[in-house]
Amino acid sequence: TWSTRPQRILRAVQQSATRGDPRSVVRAIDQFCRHKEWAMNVGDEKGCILDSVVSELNPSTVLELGTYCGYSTVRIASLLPPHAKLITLEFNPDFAAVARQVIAWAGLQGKVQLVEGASGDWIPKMKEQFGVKTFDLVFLDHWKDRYLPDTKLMEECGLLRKGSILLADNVICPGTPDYLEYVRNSPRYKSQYFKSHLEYTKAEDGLEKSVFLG
Ligand SMILES: Cc1ccc(Cc2cc(O)c(O)c(C(=O)NC/C=C/[C@H]3O[C@@H](n4cnc5c(N)ncnc54)[C@H](O)[C@@H]3O)c2)cc1
Ligand SMILES: [Mg+2]
Repeated sequence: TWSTRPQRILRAVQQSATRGDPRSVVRAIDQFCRHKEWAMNVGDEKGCILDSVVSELNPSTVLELGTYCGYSTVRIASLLPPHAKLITLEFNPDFAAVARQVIAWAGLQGKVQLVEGASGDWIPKMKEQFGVKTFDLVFLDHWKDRYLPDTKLMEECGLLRKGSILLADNVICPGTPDYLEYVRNSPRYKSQYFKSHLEYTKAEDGLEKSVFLG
């Protein structure tokens, strides 16, 4: 009770994972969340779908919305080619502090730029602040009612190019109905649902992969 759940997740990583070994960090968090305390990481089942999308795309620039403890940050960054960059946005300073240490334990701090702040504030500043032209992949896993406004904001800011991929967690549980309706009906996206389960449970959930058509 003295610590927060993210701090207990970090302790599990430091006690069970090998420094510099991203897969052991991922395994340590999954073990802890499956057997000790549930937490809202994308998890091992949906994580495999995430891994396959990243590996197939081989992206140079990735944006993650909602770092939390850095679980999906580590999964994605561990699969990136040498000069690729992952920018991850987190507005809760306590979560950001834990995520930095998890990412460092995995030895991936050189590939990851964790930016503390709100997506709505930072998306318009991506080009000028980080020299980003467009993102090859965006992983959406933050507040579910922000998926649609942030997607429209990324379009408006010219951060998506023909072929950019949006991969969204939790499109069933908790659910993102307005976002799903948009990407599935807009002529500017080709969307595909990957059925899975809510992390560490038997409830249905899934990832929606949407290609921006320009
Ligand atoms: C009913 C019900 C409840 C919960 C679940 C289970 C369940 C399962 C899941 O996989 C989930 O992803 C979630 C979920 O709620 N995720 C929200 C995740 C937020 C993180 O992102 C951060 N953040 C939120 N908005 C922003 C923002 N604009 N800019 C920057 N960071 C932001 C926060 O600081 C958190 O670090 C919930 C299932 C069903
Ligand atoms: Mg999620």
